[in-house]
Amino acid sequence: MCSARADIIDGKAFAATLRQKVAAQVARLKAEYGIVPGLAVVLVGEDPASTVYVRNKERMTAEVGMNGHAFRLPAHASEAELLDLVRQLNADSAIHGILVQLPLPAHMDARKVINTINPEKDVDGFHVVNAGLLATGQEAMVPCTPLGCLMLLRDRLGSLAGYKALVVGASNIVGKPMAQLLLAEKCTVSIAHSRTRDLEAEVRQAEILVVAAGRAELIPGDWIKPGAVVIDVGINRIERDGKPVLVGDVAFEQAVRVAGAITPVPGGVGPMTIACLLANALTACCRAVGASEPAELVA
Ligand SMILES: Nc1nc(=O)c2c([nH]1)NC[C@@H]1CN(c3ccc(C(=O)N[C@@H](CCC(=O)O)C(=O)O)cc3)C=[N+]21
Ligand SMILES: [Mg+2]
Repeated sequence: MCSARADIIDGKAFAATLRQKVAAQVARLKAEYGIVPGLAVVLVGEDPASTVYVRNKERMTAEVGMNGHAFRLPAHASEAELLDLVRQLNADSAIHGILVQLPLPAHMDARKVINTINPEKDVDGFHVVNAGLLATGQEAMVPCTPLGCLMLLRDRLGSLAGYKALVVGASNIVGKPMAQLLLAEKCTVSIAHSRTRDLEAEVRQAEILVVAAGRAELIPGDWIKPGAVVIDVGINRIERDGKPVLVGDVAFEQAVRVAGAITPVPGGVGPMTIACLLANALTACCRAVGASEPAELVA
């Protein structure tokens, strides 16, 4: 075996640069149109992880010069109350982007809530209209995590045309839109999921491997094709040697000896997700006021 180590894809640094570009465009919108992008983040209940994410989003929204609007509903709020809030935000011309933090309490129908958001303000890209626009190659709001993964892949590889890509995980929020984006880039795309018969055989062929399975270290390093570009979307809190640690869906220490490049956890895809949320809010605002969209920020 060779002892070369993969290049570490620094999502944290890439995201910081992306946020600076967003900030510059926010300043341009303000100067040229007198408009400040407004991003509404709705949190229902007090899930500790969600509370941390929402706080981070609020801080970064302010840092790029956007107006952040936080809405907190109690865990026992009714679905009707949440739908009313979403409709109010839809009607508010100062709000260009709306994010309803998931998961929602079990007594709410998350699909109904998401599909009530005006698709043009749906900065998560989860609305069925945006999913359909993406799947048919039309201008959409693109889900933030797959968009961030795509930016990292393009930065690493340039044109993705012709690459054999495998997406592990078929969720509506990561796996499926990721596969659509890779297809649009002219990759040969496969999607693996919990019923895939021989995951190892699929992984071994992948030149681009995106893993969003939500299972700690599901992919051992020795399955990975030498030189592959590995994007690890997983964020799993586990205990190792009695200590809580954060690991991805890929066994990083093994994979780093085989892959050509790999994202770390933390510091890889996670920061890109938030930066792309801000980029999407900027995009939504540009579309709302008829301003040109900065090319490097859109899919
Ligand atoms: N409507 C909606 N949209 C979302 O985009 C959404 C959501 N709901 N619910 C929760 C998940 C999770 N999520 C993350 C964003 C950033 C990091 C992130 O920045 N992680 C850092 C730090 C990780 C840590 O220390 O916890 C990293 O990976 O380096 C993680 C997770 C967005 N989500
Ligand atoms: Mg190398």
